[in-house]
Amino acid sequence: MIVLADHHDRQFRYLRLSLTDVCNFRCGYCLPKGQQLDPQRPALLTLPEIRHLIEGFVALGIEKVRLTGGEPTLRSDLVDIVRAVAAVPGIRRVALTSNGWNLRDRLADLQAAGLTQLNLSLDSLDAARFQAITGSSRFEAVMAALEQAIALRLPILKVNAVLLKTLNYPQLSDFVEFVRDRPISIRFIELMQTLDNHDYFQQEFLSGSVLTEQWLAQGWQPIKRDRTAGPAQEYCHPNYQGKLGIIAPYSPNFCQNCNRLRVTSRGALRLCLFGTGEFDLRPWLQHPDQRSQLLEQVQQTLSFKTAGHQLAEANSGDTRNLATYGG
Ligand SMILES: Nc1nc2c(ncn2[C@@H]2O[C@H](COP(=O)(O)OP(=O)(O)OP(=O)(O)O)[C@@H](O)[C@H]2O)c(=O)[nH]1
Ligand SMILES: C[S@@+](CC[C@H](N)C(=O)[O-])C[C@H]1O[C@@H](n2cnc3c(N)ncnc32)[C@H](O)[C@@H]1O
Ligand code: SF4
Ligand code: SF4
Repeated sequence: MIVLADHHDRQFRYLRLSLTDVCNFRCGYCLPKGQQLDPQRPALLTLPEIRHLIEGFVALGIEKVRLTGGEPTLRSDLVDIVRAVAAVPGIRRVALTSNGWNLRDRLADLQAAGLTQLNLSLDSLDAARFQAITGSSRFEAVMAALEQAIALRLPILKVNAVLLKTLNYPQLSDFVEFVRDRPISIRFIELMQTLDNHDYFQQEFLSGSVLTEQWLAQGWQPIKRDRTAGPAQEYCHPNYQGKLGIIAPYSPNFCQNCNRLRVTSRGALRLCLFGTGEFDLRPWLQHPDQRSQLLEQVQQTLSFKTAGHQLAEANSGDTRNLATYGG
């Protein structure tokens, strides 16, 4: 059995596949300048192309696929995509990251199609603040999706909130209270600098260590992580059903356990979220007979994966925003 590995002793069993780079929200940290999509851009990957892609990556040892974007729920064929990905022998987990705007009524179908985990982005528990951060008035719909996901008992359910110094940190206790009786994990992501969000970053960045110091003082305990764990350090507390977590890309060694590769919505392999360049795989996604060429291309390209990002040096690579590469 092949396992994809790089020169930095890291293994890759997790693929993040962007289904679209288009989004209907305008989160200030992500798309502060709106979307500037190239009118000449290639079409989105089709369902057959996605199937060939996943079959190829499974042959390289990938077991988990996260569907993301842009906003993946904008794809009208989302349920079919989940079903197709889940049906590939060797795929153990199919996850979705979404802003939740139109998710509530589709969740049961997604679960029936094979969705095993959902990460919902929710930057505030207050409707007005939510709108100020995301540019969307769909707070109630997102909350309804979250409550529906809890009711459906999706095997893994997490909430992502970007940590913002003035826009949500002052209301941190709202989130902590939220997990008292709900069995979900709320993860705070350190705001990352992109080419588009310079001013927002200067104003809103706050180190995750501010939160963890408070949590430790309040009796939250770090949960032991294994080497294959995702980027979040989670904390639990005997008086709370849910968990809290931090995703801290600015902390040392964050990239040491990188376990993920990305493919864009137009079929390009992106080795690092904050890297440069991408490698077009689409020519090898047209027919199952091209499998060996696809595998060879991915393995060769992987040798270019760098040890990590250079965000601490304010170098975001060529990443304009995370909507383009799927976060
Ligand atoms: N710098 C960096 N940030 C990442 C990476 N992966 C995830 N993040 C950040 O963490 C956020 C949350 O990621 P999710 O889409 O919830 O996925 P995840 O944390 O890998 O989820 P799990 O599958 O639950 O481990 C992303 O949107 C990014 O902001 C990564 O490889 N590098
Ligand atoms: C790019 S979005 C794509 C999926 C979907 N639109 C959503 O928001 O969940 C994935 C995640 O990236 C996070 N994100 C976007 N830009 C970010 C930034 N500059 N720093 C940290 N996280 C960011 C969002 O909060 C979201 O949780
Ligand atoms: S974070 Fe997600 S929801 Fe917000 S603008 Fe970016 S892609 Fe859209
Ligand atoms: S920044 Fe790049 S190397 Fe670091 S964890 Fe993310 S994708 Fe991996």
